[in-house]
Amino acid sequence: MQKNSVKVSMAVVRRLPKYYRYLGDLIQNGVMRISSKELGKLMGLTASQIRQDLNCFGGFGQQGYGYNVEELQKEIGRILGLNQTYNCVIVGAGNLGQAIANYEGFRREGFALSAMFDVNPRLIGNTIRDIKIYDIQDLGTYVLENDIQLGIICVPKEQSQGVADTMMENGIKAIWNFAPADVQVRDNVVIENVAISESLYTLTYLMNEPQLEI
Ligand SMILES: NC(=O)c1ccc[n+]([C@@H]2O[C@H](COP(=O)([O-])OP(=O)(O)OC[C@H]3O[C@@H](n4cnc5c(N)ncnc54)[C@H](O)[C@@H]3O)[C@@H](O)[C@H]2O)c1
Repeated sequence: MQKNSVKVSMAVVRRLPKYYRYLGDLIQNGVMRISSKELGKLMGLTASQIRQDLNCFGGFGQQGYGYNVEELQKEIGRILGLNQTYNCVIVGAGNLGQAIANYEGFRREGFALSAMFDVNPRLIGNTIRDIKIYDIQDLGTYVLENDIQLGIICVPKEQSQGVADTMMENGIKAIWNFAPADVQVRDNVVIENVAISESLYTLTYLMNEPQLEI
């Protein structure tokens, strides 16, 4: 399937993981093909929204047939870059860093987490599953020597920019940042901030919104 030369909007990009997940569930349930209408109903989108989204990448469906679920999921996985592996490290081996390291799913999906880093001498030298925690001083050398592409930040917000700078100086091109801070990145580096608290506060807004009955 050929990619269009049109720049894809971030709104579409942000929906792609959801397509990927829903299609994965359909495959698990033995569904082999699906119409845009059916897929839209499942995902809470209109059929025309689905067609528009997928047309950004050349369109995948066939008139009167719908989408081949397996092919579409594979193709969306390729568009998302999930057909390759990524060498990753976590900086900050506290509660969150350890929880991420303990999640098997990322490794299965091609995120090869090989090391964690921390400043705390009580943590340095320990392992979380088979992943060793190193001294933060070794981060730069490790990133360079192990061709690390993706850095995961799980340190307090005050430390996050410094950690990101070391990552970028040593060639990391993608940062998954869990610290609640606006980390500045260089032009050729991409960052995704995960704002867990903001999501929670949105929930409390909805709980307290006067028009809503819960
Ligand atoms: N735990 C959660 O559910 C959660 C939710 C939302 C956001 N966050 C954010 O994620 C980050 C980590 O949270 P946590 O609960 O794991 O905290 P934590 O205190 O358990 O862990 C932070 C770890 O970072 C290490 N650290 C501090 N400075 C460092 C540095 N310069 N280099 C390397 N390591 C350093 C500490 O020694 C500690 O082990 C915080 O910014 C927090 O606000 C956490």
